[in-house]
Amino acid sequence: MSSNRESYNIRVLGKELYNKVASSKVLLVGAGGIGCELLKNLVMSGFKDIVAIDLDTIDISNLNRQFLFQRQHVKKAKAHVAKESAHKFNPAAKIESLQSNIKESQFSVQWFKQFTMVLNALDNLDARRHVNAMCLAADVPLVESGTQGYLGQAYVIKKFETECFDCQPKPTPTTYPVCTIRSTPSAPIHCIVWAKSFLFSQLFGNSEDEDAMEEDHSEENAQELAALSRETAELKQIKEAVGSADYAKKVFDKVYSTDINRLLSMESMWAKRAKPTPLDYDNLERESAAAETSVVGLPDQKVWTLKENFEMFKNSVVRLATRYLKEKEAQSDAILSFDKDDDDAMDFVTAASNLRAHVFNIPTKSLFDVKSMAGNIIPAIATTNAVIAGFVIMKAYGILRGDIKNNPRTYLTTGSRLVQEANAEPNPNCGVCRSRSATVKVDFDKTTLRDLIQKVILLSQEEGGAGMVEDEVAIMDGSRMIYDIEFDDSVDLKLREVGLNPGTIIRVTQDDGGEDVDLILEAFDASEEHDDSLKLMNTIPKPKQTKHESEEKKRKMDGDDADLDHLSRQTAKKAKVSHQVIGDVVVLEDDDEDLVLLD
Ligand SMILES: Nc1ncnc2c1ncn2[C@@H]1O[C@H](COP(=O)(O)OP(=O)(O)OP(=O)(O)O)[C@@H](O)[C@H]1O
Ligand SMILES: [Zn+2]
Repeated sequence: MSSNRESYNIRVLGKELYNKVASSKVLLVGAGGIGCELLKNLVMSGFKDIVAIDLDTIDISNLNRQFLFQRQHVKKAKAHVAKESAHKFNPAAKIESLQSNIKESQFSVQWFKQFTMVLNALDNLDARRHVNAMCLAADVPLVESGTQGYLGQAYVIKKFETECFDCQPKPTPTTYPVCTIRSTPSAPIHCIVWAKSFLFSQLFGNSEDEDAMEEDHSEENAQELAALSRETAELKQIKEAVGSADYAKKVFDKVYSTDINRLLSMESMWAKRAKPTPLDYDNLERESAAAETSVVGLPDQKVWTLKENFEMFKNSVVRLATRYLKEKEAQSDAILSFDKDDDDAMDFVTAASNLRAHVFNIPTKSLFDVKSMAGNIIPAIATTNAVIAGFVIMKAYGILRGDIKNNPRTYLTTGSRLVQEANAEPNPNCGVCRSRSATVKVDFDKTTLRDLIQKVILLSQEEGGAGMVEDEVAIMDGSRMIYDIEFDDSVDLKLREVGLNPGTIIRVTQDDGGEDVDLILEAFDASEEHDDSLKLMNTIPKPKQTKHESEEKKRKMDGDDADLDHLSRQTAKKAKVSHQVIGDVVVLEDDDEDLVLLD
């Protein structure tokens, strides 16, 4: 059977391409919706050497489309089960499965270099950005893909030949002003974000972060911000009573009565808005008991009554508090994080957001609706994944033919129309793919940041270094700044102490607008002789821009139209002093908007 498949493949692809397919080594990142389709396509179209990585386990909600998984596989590692199932399609294929996060340092640039190509089948920006950067650093072609409902896309990324994943800025995520979420909600989504990102994380997540709302703020809402800070502090105090018999009542009284009464006392806030109405626990308790309201069998797709939401609130607080305490017993710093597939968390967020909606006279929602809004869910369509996974294989053939320029981007657009678009040239201002890069071998427990600066960054270009000027240099690890002339506390620390690990790529930027340099940090091999604390493995490529162009860039950066590089650097500097994370929402101080929630 497999030899039949082989002879068909040879007939379809031709001997030359088939041989390339059969001898290439492919990395598949993600074994979810697109990943399952893709792994099946790979083994059936002649790819024989595949590494599949996925960090997750199988959830029951994956089974409708991730067809390599069945009911008996629920809770098992996606990567391992995908390997077992796909292997049955073509036993001649060698598949290695890894249940890991692709961002782990063991998957270094060196490790990426073993692959002929990498295929992304991911579901988040962060991991996509990381694989993009690693493939650029290792100079390995990447096929990027994604789907959302009926829409999808697949395209090739190759260093210096095509746009990379970060060449075009990505749309910023939806933001909500903190005051809308915390004081003046006007739509169901505001109540859902409050329940999920504020209340849930304050009660069961990590509420120990510094409170960014104590920063300096404009006059007019100082009173409101002070009230918000007080609310948060009081909630922290209530949290001490977690597990006590009246815990749900304490939380309820605070967020649906005390806080609402405090808001009502700020009269100017309600001059042009409908006033909220506090809820009374004892009244609701009586009415609910009289009506014999129960949480048993409450339907997902029907909107619950006020009494049902009340009962569900109490019930889910007890369930979550019990779990929280149990996890804390095992590990003192344990927290619960919101997950749309966690029934306790969904019951809580639905009830808590609906109660808040009652207070503010906003329409309430069914659990089903809350789940799709809280989880930002757009239904995944199996057919879209299958079509896109098919195109990924066509792109892979294009790479093996050596035909990257003529390998178009494919989009599945509205009305199920397929659109092909020529692959664009790299954006000359892209801070990710246009940077110069070099690999530096270091001893993470001996080499200091100063060594790196002196022996690589300030080393002249003639001697193979970056030839930068000390005062102008800043070093970033992702969005985290680790050094600049005003922020040099870590300069004598060992790289490990600075939080750098093998595989980390640090970005060296220059204030004078000169081109950035990426340094890929790798550890010396155990057997490797080295007299020095570091070894620059290749000379750093000279800048592509002339001095004149760099000066022009600096002039632009100092003007109104600061480019993205500059902006992200400024944001990183600012975030260093003024960001906090509540659940998965970042609260950033913003000059115009006071505080914004970034979901
Ligand atoms: N950093 C990462 N390293 C390895 N695998 C990752 C990483 N980030 C995401 N993934 C995997 O990528 C896959 C993406 O698949 P998909 O978009 O179908 O998501 P899903 O989690 O399976 O489905 P849903 O989100 O709809 O429940 C998931 O299996 C996920 O575990
Ligand atoms: Zn780019």
